[in-house]
Amino acid sequence: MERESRRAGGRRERTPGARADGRRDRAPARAVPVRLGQTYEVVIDRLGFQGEGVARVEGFTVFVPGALIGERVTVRMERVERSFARAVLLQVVEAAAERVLPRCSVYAECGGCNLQHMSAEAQLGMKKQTVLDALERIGRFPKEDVRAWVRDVIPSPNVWQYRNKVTWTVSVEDGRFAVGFVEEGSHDPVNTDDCAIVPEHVLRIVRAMRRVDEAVRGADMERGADLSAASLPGQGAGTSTAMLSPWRGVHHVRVRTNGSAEVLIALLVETGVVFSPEDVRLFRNELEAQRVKVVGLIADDGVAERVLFGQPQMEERIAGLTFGVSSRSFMQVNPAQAERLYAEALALAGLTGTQRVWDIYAGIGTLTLMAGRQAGSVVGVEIVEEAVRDAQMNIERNGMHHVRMMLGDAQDVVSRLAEDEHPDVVFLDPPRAGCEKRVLDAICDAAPARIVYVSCNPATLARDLRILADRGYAVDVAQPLDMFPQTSHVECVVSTYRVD
Ligand SMILES: C[S@@+](CC[C@H](N)C(=O)[O-])C[C@H]1O[C@@H](n2cnc3c(N)ncnc32)[C@H](O)[C@@H]1O
Repeated sequence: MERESRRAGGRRERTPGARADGRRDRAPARAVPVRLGQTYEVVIDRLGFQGEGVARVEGFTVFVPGALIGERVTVRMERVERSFARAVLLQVVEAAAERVLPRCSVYAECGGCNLQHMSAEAQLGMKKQTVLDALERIGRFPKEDVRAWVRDVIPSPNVWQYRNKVTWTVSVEDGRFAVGFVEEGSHDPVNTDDCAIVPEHVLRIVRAMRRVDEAVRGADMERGADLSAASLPGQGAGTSTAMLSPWRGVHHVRVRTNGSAEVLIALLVETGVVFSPEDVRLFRNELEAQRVKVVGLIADDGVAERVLFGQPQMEERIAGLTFGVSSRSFMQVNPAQAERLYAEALALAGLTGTQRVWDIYAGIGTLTLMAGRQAGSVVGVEIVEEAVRDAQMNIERNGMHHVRMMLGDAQDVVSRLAEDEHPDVVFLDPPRAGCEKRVLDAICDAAPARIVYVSCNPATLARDLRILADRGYAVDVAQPLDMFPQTSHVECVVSTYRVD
């Protein structure tokens, strides 16, 4: 049968691309109007989801990271695909009013921040637009509803040096020790001790590591160490001076800090790496010389954590409560803004002191305990063992005996939990991938009056809100917050209620 469409006048004609044999003609391949390596001048007409400029060349989409709406820029094509191209910004010919000078010395190479060239106000506008677009396009909610729900983005109290956690990549190659963030689009670390969104006292750790590296290698070279037989974890045998670095076999360094400027340092190492007591002592001395207040130093090979000195946990105060947090546990990276996030989530939940609450994806129990101050009972669900241990200690520490934790995958735990009790309010705060469908289904089956969803990824948030909407949960407010200034990421808390 022919593929047909009916016109108003009743005459039938083939739809474009349909053939008499029912198969579709392939659309003629459109010639790509740009060439790899060539330079073009383009005008940016919108921003993409990651804050990159988007231009059109003869209708063909070109992404230009670092360019702003309205700017005329010269670019060089660095990747050309059938339907889009990616270009490097060479020169801003006409700058937008929102353009500002990036603060960081390695902004051009580092993949950490991508919006330092945009004014603080423009960043907030872009983030609100990201949430609006996601709810409309991915969530398929009507534009007018979305406009009514989404509030202006709450700015962060600090837009620089706000991060309480950083993970650097470490490498020791060709006799050189390199530590830093990974270069955009590669695995190469940008060797730097600069970062505008990390507090200065944290950056001093990199300086201490460098000094230890220089001191140990220098001393060993002076002693004329024989490297020919060296075979070290993560490095193999060889004669490189890198063999002498105490940081061989360390692939990352994860640092947490708190409001008292203390730090908890974890060296993420290959299996079998051991640090000599002299190297540990040397590092400790260098950290002291750099005036870094270290709570603990840990070596973590992915299986077990070994404490090299101090404690495996540090304390942080949030919203009047004290939380212990281990190196492997999750904690919001912008603590001042996290307080606002939790306050918004609690206000939207409308707790009055009696409700039964579930906090799914609970981490170390921050929101769980805060909800505990306003609810009859709270159950937190979390998959990471260390985080659950932290949360249990936090429950004890804060004397909240009507709050309990369950360890396990939310997909399994939620349906088990539903056999015993029915919640009035459920908080969801999943990782970027969003909630598993089974979790959403089990929660909808348990029929709480309200579900408050905290998300760091508008795309998966929109997908999950559509599932909830189809199960009878209507959105009333979507409150974005700037949790990650200088980057295109945006946090959002959304309240939904069961429509009876
Ligand atoms: C975005 S964090 C939120 C944590 C906490 N609500 C907070 O604000 O600190 C997400 C948490 O979900 C946990 N998680 C990830 N997948 C999970 C799963 N399948 N089941 C339970 N918890 C999970 C992670 O370990 C992490 O602690």
